[in-house]
Amino acid sequence: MALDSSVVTIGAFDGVHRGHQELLRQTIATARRRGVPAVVYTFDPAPKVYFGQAEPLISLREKLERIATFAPDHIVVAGFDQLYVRRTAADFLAELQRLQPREVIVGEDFRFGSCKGGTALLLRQHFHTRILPPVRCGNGEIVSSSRIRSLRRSGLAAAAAALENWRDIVTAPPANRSAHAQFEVASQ
Ligand SMILES: Cc1cc2nc3c(=O)[nH]c(=O)nc-3n(C[C@H](O)[C@H](O)[C@H](O)COP(=O)(O)O)c2cc1C
Ligand SMILES: Nc1ncnc2c1ncn2[C@@H]1O[C@H](COP(=O)(O)OP(=O)(O)OP(=O)(O)O)[C@@H](O)[C@H]1O
Repeated sequence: MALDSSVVTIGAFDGVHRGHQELLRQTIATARRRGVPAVVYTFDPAPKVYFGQAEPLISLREKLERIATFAPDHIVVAGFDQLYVRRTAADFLAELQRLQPREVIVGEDFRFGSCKGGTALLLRQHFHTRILPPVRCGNGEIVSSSRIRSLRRSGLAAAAAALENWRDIVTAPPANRSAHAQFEVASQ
């Protein structure tokens, strides 16, 4: 996909938890303010799932439904496979350039490119990049997909669900929710 302007957020977004939700809210709000399309760039399967390091928290369908409630203009789904994984950080930056981002919004721990060679700071050398501080839960722990997986494994389903915080979002979707985000599959 190519665009002549955008605000982009990137990640696996497994579970679309409270940290991801903050990224999505800021991305969509910034895009609206700038009057350009909001793009959510995600991977399927999540890289950790592809590498056999994790079980997915939710299906792709569920992930897309959850992301769509934030009303981005485009959701790009990159098929994360043996071909895609060979892309270097530079390849990924070139792919991102096709979206002509006015701003890229990620969390501090964002990594991209083969062997996780790219960091949020590298992204900042190429694009206007906003790096969000981590969203934490009540006890100060950083909310993450890994933490939710670990809570679920320990049988703490209610605590895991609290970090996903999903039911609240579904019953109170953003007021500017649009009917349909446009789904794209990234070209290989
Ligand atoms: C082109 C590309 C190649 C990647 N290669 C690897 C890899 O070799 N090893 C790895 O653990 N993760 C790899 N990743 C996954 C990233 O480190 C990261 O998990 C992914 O971009 C999702 O970011 P997030 O985990 O912050 O959501 C790659 C990501 C991209 C975009
Ligand atoms: N708690 C958080 N606060 C702010 N941003 C976050 C948080 N968790 C993840 N992000 C950001 O969201 C994007 C997607 O991250 P990712 O899908 O890797 O989530 P994760 O919870 O860190 O996953 P995992 O635990 O499996 O590594 C990245 O830009 C990441 O930096």
